[in-house]
Amino acid sequence: MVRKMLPGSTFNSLLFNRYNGGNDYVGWHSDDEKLYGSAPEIASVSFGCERDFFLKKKSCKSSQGATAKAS
Ligand SMILES: O=C(O)CCC(=O)C(=O)O
Repeated sequence: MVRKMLPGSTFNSLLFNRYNGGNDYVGWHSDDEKLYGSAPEIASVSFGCERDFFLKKKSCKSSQGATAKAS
């Protein structure tokens, strides 16, 4: 479905987020659930309020770390 919506892409997932106001955000997290596969390529589309999208590299040893934060 994602490739149909975004022809030529290699994304295997498409996330939609809606930010209703300034207090809505997605905290640091890793999109590492099994459903995304072993090499996830995730497209994200946000609606509502404008948000910055931050990424940080995940340490190899850390089980935490994260990939995205909207603030
Ligand atoms: O698009 C965003 O603002 C954050 C998306 C995200 O990291 C997620 O939904 O997992």
